Amino acid sequence: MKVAKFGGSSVANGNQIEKIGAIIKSDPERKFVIVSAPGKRHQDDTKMTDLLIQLGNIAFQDKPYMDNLNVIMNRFSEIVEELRISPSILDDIKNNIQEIINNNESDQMKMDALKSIGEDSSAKLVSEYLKTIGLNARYLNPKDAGIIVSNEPGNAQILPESFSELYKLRQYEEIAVIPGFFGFTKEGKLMTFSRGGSDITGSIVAAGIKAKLYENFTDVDSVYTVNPSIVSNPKEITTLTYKEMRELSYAGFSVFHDEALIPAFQQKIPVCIKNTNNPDAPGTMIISEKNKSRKCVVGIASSKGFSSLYVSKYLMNREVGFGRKLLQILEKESISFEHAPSGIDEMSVIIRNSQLSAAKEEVIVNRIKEELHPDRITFHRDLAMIMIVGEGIVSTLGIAQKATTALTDAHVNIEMINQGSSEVSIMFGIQSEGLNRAIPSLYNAFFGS
Ligand SMILES: Nc1ncnc2c1ncn2[C@@H]1O[C@H](COP(=O)(O)OP(=O)(O)O)[C@@H](O)[C@H]1O
Ligand SMILES: N[C@@H](CC(=O)OP(=O)(O)O)C(=O)O
Repeated sequence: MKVAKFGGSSVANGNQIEKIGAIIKSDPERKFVIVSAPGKRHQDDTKMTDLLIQLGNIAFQDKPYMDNLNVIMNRFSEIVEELRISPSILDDIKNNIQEIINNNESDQMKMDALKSIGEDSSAKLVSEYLKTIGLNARYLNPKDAGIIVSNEPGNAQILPESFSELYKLRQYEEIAVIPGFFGFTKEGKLMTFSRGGSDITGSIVAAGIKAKLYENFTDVDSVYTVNPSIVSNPKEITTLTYKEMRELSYAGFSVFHDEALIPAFQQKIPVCIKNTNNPDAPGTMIISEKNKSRKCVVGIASSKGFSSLYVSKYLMNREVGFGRKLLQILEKESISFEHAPSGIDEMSVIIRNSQLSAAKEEVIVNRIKEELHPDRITFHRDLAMIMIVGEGIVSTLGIAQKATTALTDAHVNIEMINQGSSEVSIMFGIQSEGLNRAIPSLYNAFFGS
């Protein structure tokens, strides 16, 4: 049995959903179909999930929301028309939305329920369409499927008891069409995963039913060696390991959610990234072991939006508990950190900007001054991280030198290097403005002809 997950671009309109129909029909082993909410149809379009969030932000403040609701309903209505399926489904979607807006739950719970409408409606539309082309398909709610999650709105984690529940689905006769992106707590409360989390649902279902393959259908032929929006026509990656993909997704390869690998990895289920618009292309296989003939560096990922908190104090190395106290101050403000490179008298902590409002920055700086008495403390916003990834990278001579030469050639100053903490990557911190020079230069150094 295979699990096929289709991302937002694959359910963006009726034409795309017809392609899903052909893909499912072409392989009877594709028994589990996971779908996202309708994504962007073109560059300037808005994803359904963002439309639903905008609706919630307005409606929960008791502001007039009918215009927002109409935009959402028009998108679903277009898809219904294009697929020539029964419009009765539209009334259900509208009623569900209005019921959520008017219920007495907290805004946070209502927002999660609203966000789930995109995936939930998509699954209903896709299953109805699959029936019209003669497939024995059925919508399956994540609660009935057994996707049991933690009580963390917007950031739910899968609970281990889900897997034995999901295993029972192997008996399922029909093709199960399951909405991605959300599950239910043991108490029956709906919780979404973090953004992009339909990939996580696919991986969980694949692990639960012990699928022979998890296919992740998107809008590119493969995972590329660099983000194709930074370097045009980059080389494709044919195979990479779970560990490599996890690092690359974490560091900016948005094609696959970084938390989606673990369930598949634990059950050793291969993952294949494929293109809905070109399903005959072989795609990228994510597997356990590196192919021995493959080059050491597999990809270069990057992302903006980091800050570095730099603290220096003479004899910091002799002060027992300094690092712990610093990290505890961040913990009190509910801030997690990404990296923490340190020297004898210095420590830097790299934080995602999304975690750090100006008010929080002030609180943290004041507390560090009061409690740790540093010689110097600075916040450096506008940092970008670059991750050069490949199994065996740390034990291969010359990788760091090649990278630093490429960065120098691109006139990019290196603010920070972290090599060795991870077995499969070397990380560079640079100023964001240099990213568009750094990546092409690194790409040429590692993958140029
Ligand atoms: N290294 C990479 N290889 C392939 N795609 C990448 C890479 N880095 C970023 N992407 C982007 O990921 C996009 C696909 O992911 P996403 O938008 O989440 O798709 P979906 O709509 O299927 O969920 C691609 O269109 C591409 O722009
Ligand atoms: N629709 C959700 C979940 C998701 O996985 O979407 P996509 O497959 O379009 O990345 C989001 O936008 O976050």
